Amino acid sequence: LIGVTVDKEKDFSGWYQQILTKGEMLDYYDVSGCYIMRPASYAVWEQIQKFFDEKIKSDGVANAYFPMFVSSKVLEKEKDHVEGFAPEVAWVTRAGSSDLEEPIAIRPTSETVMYPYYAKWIRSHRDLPFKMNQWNSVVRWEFKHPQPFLRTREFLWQEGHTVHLTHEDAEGQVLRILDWYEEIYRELLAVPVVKGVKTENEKFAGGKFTTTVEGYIPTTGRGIQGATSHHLGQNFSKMFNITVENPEGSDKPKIYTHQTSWGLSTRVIGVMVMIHSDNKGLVIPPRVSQYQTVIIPVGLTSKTTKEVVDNVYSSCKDLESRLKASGIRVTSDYRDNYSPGWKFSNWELKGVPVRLEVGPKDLANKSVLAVRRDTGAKVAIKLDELDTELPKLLDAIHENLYQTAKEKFDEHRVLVHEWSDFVHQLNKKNVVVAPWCGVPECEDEIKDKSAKQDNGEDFEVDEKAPSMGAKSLCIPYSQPELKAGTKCIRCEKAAINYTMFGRSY
Ligand SMILES: O=C1CCCN[C@@H]1CCCn1cnc2ccccc2c1=O
Repeated sequence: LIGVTVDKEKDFSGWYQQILTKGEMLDYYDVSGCYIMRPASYAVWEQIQKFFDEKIKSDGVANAYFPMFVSSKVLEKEKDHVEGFAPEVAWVTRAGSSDLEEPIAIRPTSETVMYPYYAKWIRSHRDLPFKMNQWNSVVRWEFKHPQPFLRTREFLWQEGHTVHLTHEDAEGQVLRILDWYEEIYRELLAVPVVKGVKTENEKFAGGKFTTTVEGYIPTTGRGIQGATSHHLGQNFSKMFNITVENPEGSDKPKIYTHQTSWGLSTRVIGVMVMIHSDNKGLVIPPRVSQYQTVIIPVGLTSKTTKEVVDNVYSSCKDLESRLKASGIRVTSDYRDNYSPGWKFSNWELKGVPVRLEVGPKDLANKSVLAVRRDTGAKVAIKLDELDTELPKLLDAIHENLYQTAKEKFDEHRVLVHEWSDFVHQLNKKNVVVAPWCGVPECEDEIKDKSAKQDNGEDFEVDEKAPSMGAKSLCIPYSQPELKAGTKCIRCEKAAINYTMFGRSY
């Protein structure tokens, strides 16, 4: 095994692929666009599931499981917005050697699977609010260039679907979920995100409005959608007839319910890796890392007496069980066919937040040497203080990863008021916050006119790379003050808000 041979700044996608495979997070699979999630990445997903499942259960959401197959009749029920997605739908047309009577779709999302049963199960306003979630996988047969975790033909996610008596109750649900999405990014993945609302062009067409958490990848200067929480209004309840009798009396007209849906996927793992990892390999935030600490015996040579060797190994084993008992996810590397130096590189490649070097000298001082993966800093910690000092060190690593990423995002999110500056800032790997008129055609124009180099030339088209046109990422909830008379960045109409634009994934 050799280390990372590609530089993050020079060949970002090559670097990304290499640290994922060499860091044992993922392996490539023989079906294009599909990847194997190995334990190191699945452990990250499990931590996210644990956190988020506890939150939604505290909010009265019940988990359920619906079939992955959707009949074409049912899928097409939502004709208006499914048509835009139709090319991505995967279909089962045959079983064994016989063709199916009717092709059956594999769920790309579960609205059409779930909502006919919502209509059947929800009769009275006393059944509301009705809240369900699925932890499952969905299939979207995309033809754009696949990227591990970021764009895959099958991915794991959760999809929450709730039903409410009022618009306001549904809105509260949408925003509560959005806050928890931000918390997953900030508190677990150490990734800063901007919360906001999608523009009409970018929102989920089947809904009323879409809220989102938007991330930023410094290496490419691109924004990335982190997760979405939609207010569906009464669009789906009218389509699927999800109604309740009017609480004010049966003589009043029945009420079409107000709904929400929200999803966060394994894309979050790609975002985390792209932001924190470096040229030595993965850097995994401590709260989601499969192992938070790895114990490595050091200072043992062929001259070391058996007694000293045995003492080092037994001390390591005691340490390992003590740390496990205090809730630290710890592993150890006793392989006698690799040198400590080789092991240091190997565990750095895997991104384990803290390495503990244990040798005869350390033990003589009743201490171990802790080495941080984020900064490489070394600090001797007294053996009997490890239980309290190690959790503090792990939190310090989390904080450092978050603050470093936040400074970069803040530094590369620039306020722009002149169109001439807009493209220039994009070309400096920035996302741009600019006054905007809110007109969809203007947004299209911004996308077309921003795929330019500073000299006005188009970029050479690289079919593998995502587009160089700037999309609207969101209308941030935290808005700069919009002074009267402010003009739209592009079309000179009056601006109605500040919108964040950027090249994106
Ligand atoms: O985002 C979410 C959150 C989770 C529940 N679903 C919503 C909206 C999904 C939008 N969508 C996205 N891709 C699709 C692909 C094929 C067919 C339909 C769709 C589709 O409706």
